Order: sequence, then C-alpha cells, then structure tokens
Amino acid sequence: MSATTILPVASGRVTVATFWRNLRRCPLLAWASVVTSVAASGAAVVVPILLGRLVDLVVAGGSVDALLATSAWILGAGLMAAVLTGASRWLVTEWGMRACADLREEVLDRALRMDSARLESAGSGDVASRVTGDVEQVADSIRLAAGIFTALVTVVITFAGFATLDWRIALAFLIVFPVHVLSLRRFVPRAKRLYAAEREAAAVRTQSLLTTFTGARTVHAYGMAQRQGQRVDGASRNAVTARLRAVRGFLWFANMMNYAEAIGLTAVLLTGFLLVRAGESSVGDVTAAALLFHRLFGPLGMLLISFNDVQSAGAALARLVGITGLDVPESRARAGDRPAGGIGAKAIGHHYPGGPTVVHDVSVEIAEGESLAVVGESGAGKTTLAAILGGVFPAAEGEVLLGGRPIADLDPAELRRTVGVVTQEVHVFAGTLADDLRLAAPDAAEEQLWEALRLVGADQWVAALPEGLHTRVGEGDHPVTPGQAQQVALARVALLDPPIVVLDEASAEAGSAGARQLELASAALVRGRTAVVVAHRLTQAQSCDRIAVMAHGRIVELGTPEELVAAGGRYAELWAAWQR
Ligand SMILES: Nc1ncnc2c1ncn2[C@@H]1O[C@H](COP(=O)(O)OP(=O)(O)OP(=O)(O)O)[C@@H](O)[C@H]1O
Repeated sequence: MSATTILPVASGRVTVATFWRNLRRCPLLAWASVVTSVAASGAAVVVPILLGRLVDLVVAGGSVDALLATSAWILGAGLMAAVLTGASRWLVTEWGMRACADLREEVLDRALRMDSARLESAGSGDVASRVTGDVEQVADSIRLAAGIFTALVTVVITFAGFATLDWRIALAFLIVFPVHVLSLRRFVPRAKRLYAAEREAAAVRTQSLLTTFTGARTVHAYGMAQRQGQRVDGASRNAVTARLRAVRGFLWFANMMNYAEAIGLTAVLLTGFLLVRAGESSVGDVTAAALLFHRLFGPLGMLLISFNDVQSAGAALARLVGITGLDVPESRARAGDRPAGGIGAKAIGHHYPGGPTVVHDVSVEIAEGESLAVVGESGAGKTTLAAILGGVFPAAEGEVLLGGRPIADLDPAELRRTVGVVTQEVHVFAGTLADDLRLAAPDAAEEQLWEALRLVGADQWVAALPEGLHTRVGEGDHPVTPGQAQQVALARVALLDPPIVVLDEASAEAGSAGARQLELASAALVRGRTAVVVAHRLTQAQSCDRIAVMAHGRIVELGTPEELVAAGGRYAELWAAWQR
C-alpha cells in the first residue's frame, strides 16, 4: 500500500503561496535581508573591477601612489563584502527559520487534530514521516535557501558589474545560458518525479518499520518475524533504489554544469584576447571580466545545484503544506455547551479499512445516567463498538446520537466536553504529572488535580512521589506502572467531568490487587454519568445498570445483571464460571 496516496500533497502553486504567506509575516527581517544582501554583493563585485583597474595601472606604468590607493580600495571592499555577507546570511537564515517554525506549528496542529479514522486509514507512518523527516528536510533547506538567496542577488549584481566593462565580453559570457537552460529543462521534470518517488519510498519504509515494531507481539506470536523482516527489507531496498536514481539524475546535471562553465570561460578569454589584440579593449577589462565570470561560478553553480535540493525540499514542503490544507472541523461550540443525555446507537455496522465487518447492525439505547457494561469473548467487537459510541472514529454504517444529536454534528471541542474516553492504549506523556493531568483541563487548580486523583484512588502514590504532582513522569523520567498510567487516564477524564464516559477495559492491565483499585476508580467515574464500560472482570459488569453481551460483532443478550442471570443464557454461564 502506498501511504502517500491517502494524505494529500499540496500542488506547487499552493506550496509556494503558503510558504510565501509565512515569509511575509516578518517584513522587517525581509527588508533587512534584502538590503544587506544587495550591499554585500555590491561590495564583492567592486573587487574584480578594481583588480582590472590595477592591471591597467601596472600595464600603463602608473605611479606607486595610484597603485597603493587602488590596492587599499580593493582591501576595503573585500573586508566590507565579507562582513556584509556574514550579516546577510544570518538575517536570511533567521527569516527562513521563523517561516519554517510557523509552518511546523501549523502542521503539528493539523496532524494532532486530524480525525482518527483518517489517521488510521492513512497509516501513522505517513504522518510520522511528514512531521519528522519532512520537517527536518525543510528546516535543513532553510540554510540552503539563505545561500540561494544570496547567490541570486550576487548573480544579478555581477551582471550589473559586467555592464561597466566591454559589452562584447559580456555577450561572450552569455553563451553559458543555452547550455544551462537545456540541461535544466531536461533535469527539472525528471528530478521532480525522482524526489517525489524518493520521499514516497521513505514514507513506505517508515510505515513498514512502525507497523513491525508496534505489532511486535503479534509478529512474535505468529512466527512472522522472517516474513515481516523481508517486508521491511523490500521497503528499505525500494527506498535505497529510489535514492540512487535521484543521485544519478543529479550527477548527470552536475556534469552538464561543468561543461557550460568551461565553454563560457573559453568564450570570455577568447573574445577578450581578440579585443585586446585589435586594441579595442584593455587587458584590465578582460582581467576584470574573467574574474567576474569566475566569481559567478560559485553562486551560479550553487543556484543550479540547489535545484537538486530545492526539488527535494519542495517535495517535502508540498507534503507538509498538504497537511496544513486538511479540513479539520473548527470549534463552533461556546464554552459550557454540553449536550448531556443518553446514547442512542442505531443500526451500527463497522469494518476496518480493507477488513471484514466486525460490528453488525447494533442498536442500543442508553438512558441518561444509565451505565451499560459490554462483555464478550476476545474479538467480539467490544472495543470497536465502544470506540464508535465514544466518537473515537465514526461507524461505517448507522448513526450514534448523543443527547439526541447525531455525533457527527458535534464539533471536536463539544465532543470532548461531552464524552470522556479511556481506551486500552493509555499513555503518560513526558513532563510533570500535573502537566499530564492538565492536558484535560489546562486551567485546573492544584486542588482540583488532587481531587481527581483522590476520586480514582491515585492520591497516595502520587503524594509519595519525590516531588509529588511536580514529579516528571514518562519515558526517561520517573516510571509509572501500567495500572498507575490507567489511573492517570481516569483522573484526566474526571477533570474533564463529561456527562458521558466510555471506559474500555480500564481494569484489564492491572494485577489482581491493582485491578480492584481500578475497578473502584472506574465505578467512581461512572457514578452519576451515562456510561459504557467494556468489562473483562464480571464484578465490574455486575455493578452496571445493564449488560450487553457481544458475540461475533452482535449484541446477543441485553438486560440487567439480574435479568441475564435469571435468563440462564450465555451471561449466566459466564457469571457462574466467574464465581467458581
Ligand atoms: N485497528 C484495527 N484494524 C483492523 N482490524 C481490527 C482493528 N481493531 C480490531 N480489529 C478487528 O476487529 C475485530 C473486533 O475487535 P475488537 O478489538 O473490537 O474486539 P474486542 O471484543 O474488544 O476484543 P478484545 O477483548 O480482545 O479487545 C477483531 O477481529 C479484531 O481483529
């Protein structure tokens, strides 16, 4: 599967327009960059022209004073050019970096707000490679862009320098351009294709690596290590092949550039020789022209070679801008909007991309304040149904109503205030525990954080941490157990204080003592709310108002715990076995 076919890549026009918009956000830096670059190039062009004068002075047997004065001017112009070039590089880099930082923020913002169904079908590898590799590539290219900008100004100013010399020598120099134009015309469209293919192959490689690592347990469990290894191998080989193709294309172009320069310098020197012989030009003018031309090698080469990196950075930039253009629903809700009420599921059906139907025609009404436990064998579809009811992703078929309103009509902010979801994948984010909790309620006072922790029974172990709430937790910092991570996730929901909660196996991760603790935490969170609880422990199901038993994606039994036990069906069997 090609991951890049799913998330959009911006067109060239949109990419340029977006980056230009970001560049224009710093007008002062922009002007300072242009002015210093022009001044730096101007000073640098003066040097070869003065050197030409020096040659003429020597040929004409000029005075020592005149020679010294010209030399002093050359020295001054050289020093000024060096200082101004440094300043302009710094300014241009700063300008570009700011534009790039703005873009990176936009991309991250969009990526984080992207709806999970889209993220799932695109594959997190594509998003990951965009917000890491592509962002880095664009950021690296900013230094290059600064070089390109200065080179461009140098080329323009050097041309102006040529105008002060014999026009026929300048004309001879123009011979390089047809060669450059022809090779660019052949190289540019090819490079565009080659670099886009290279980035796509890299994204597929990232995707295949990510799925291998995230699914490591499954890979081991099914003895798929070798097959999965071959898959990653294949993706890596494709990425290397794509890179080599791009490099080969570039080498051809670099060769053409060398030919053009050799032809150009020969033409300038030959024309100069003929003009001097005919007495129509001075040796000094020809020297200045040759030096100017030689000065152009660097910037001109830089501009042309950069086409290579510009193409590559352009491909990365287009992938970033593609994400900034994604439609993410803006919040229309006012603070405090919170459609309370129950949950209504009407004929819900679902399948994962390319997979079979895993939830079939599920309809269930959960009244306001009522709790529904969902039980069933592994793979019965409990997690999928809970995720749909909690608005984690939309159902492929049917409709979910929250407080009588279709879930699709709620914007993300409203949805978050309405339903609190704890999934099986709880995560403790790097930072202090207080920061982690405040992800749910940024303005929560410390006392509110403690209250939430008390509700889920986490206050004691948090108080025992070296710096309490201000202890840094997560990877590389103070470790937390899976059970503690689940308590933190539950405390975040408590802070959100939503009228509806969806808890998916919040007690499954813990050992038996911790499991009881988590069960109590979930029960405290469920109290007074409409709740869906995916329960592996039947004691948890027993404490809910009603229980839905799922099998093969369908609800096969639905009723109060007493009704189901009395009915003597599947649940009664499970309950009897559980009590033994
Ligand atoms: N992200 C996914 N992509 C593809 N298939 C999936 C995905 N998540 C679940 N499935 C499949 O959907 C079916 C239902 O899975 P689900 O996780 O909803 O069941 P469950 O009853 O919650 O199981 P468990 O108790 O093991 O979590 C299973 O066959 C599972 O393999």
